[in-house]
Amino acid sequence: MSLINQVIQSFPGLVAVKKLSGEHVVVNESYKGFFPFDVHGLTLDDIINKIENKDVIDLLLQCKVNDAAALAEPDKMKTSIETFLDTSFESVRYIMTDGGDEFMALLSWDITEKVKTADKLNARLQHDDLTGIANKTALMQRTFNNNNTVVYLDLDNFKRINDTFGHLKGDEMLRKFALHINHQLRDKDTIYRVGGDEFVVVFEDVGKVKIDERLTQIRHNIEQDDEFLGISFSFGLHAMSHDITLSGALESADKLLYMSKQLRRNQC
Ligand SMILES: Nc1nc2c(ncn2[C@@H]2O[C@H](COP(=O)(O)OP(=O)(O)OP(=O)(O)O)[C@@H](O)[C@H]2O)c(=O)[nH]1
Repeated sequence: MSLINQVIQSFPGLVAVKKLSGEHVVVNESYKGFFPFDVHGLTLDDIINKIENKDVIDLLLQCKVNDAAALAEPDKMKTSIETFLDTSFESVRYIMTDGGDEFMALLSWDITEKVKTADKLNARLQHDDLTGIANKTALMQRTFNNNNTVVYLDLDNFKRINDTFGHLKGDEMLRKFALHINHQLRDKDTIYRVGGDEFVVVFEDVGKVKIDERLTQIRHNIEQDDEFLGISFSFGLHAMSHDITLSGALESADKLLYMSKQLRRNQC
């Protein structure tokens, strides 16, 4: 076996060289392993037409898109990610010339572990350790539509709990507050902890009257919970619309929350 062939065969991933018209001219054993027939001389379209395995077809369709992107910028080495079932491949494609002919070389290697680690890290970055719910990073990264309503909730006089009963008791109350809120949410609503004693709920497809009912129920449950030591919460609400950003909606909800807090203070 020639030296170059040994390099291709011992590459810990997939290697394929195709003519620019798409016919495969060189493939290594790992690449061959995807197909029950010899792919030499065949294009991706030929293979898609011959093959029955839907997962392989899905992989080849991703390859077609990424081949086209590489061909659109022949001067650059293009990097992309393709998935096959639970496996993720990082691929590079570049255009080579040999004897006046042009070819596309594809090198792919398995990055499943790297992707899993990145996913775990990302999940941790979006998670509040104390309460186990999503945090502000998750809120800022999610998408919104006009059927969403954001509600800002904040415990009243929470500092007093910390000062009187200690930080651990305060922590316990924050966890219980998150639970009380969560119990009143449907699967499609989401709760986030966005600060010390501040929480945001994003409601889906539900009007203000129903949201008020949920919040009243949360308040009632907290009042019945002896561990809450008479502490309650204030809230402000803003329905999303196409002309407002999340920050704008949160700011508006926060203003209403502040006004409600002042009102509750004046009533005491
Ligand atoms: N136990 C505990 N306390 C926290 C945590 N994060 C922030 N805090 C405390 O939360 C308190 C928030 O205080 P404030 O912002 O003054 O809120 P408040 O006392 O509820 O006052 P109002 O919001 O005006 O009703 C501070 O005492 C913070 O130290 C946490 O993770 N655990």
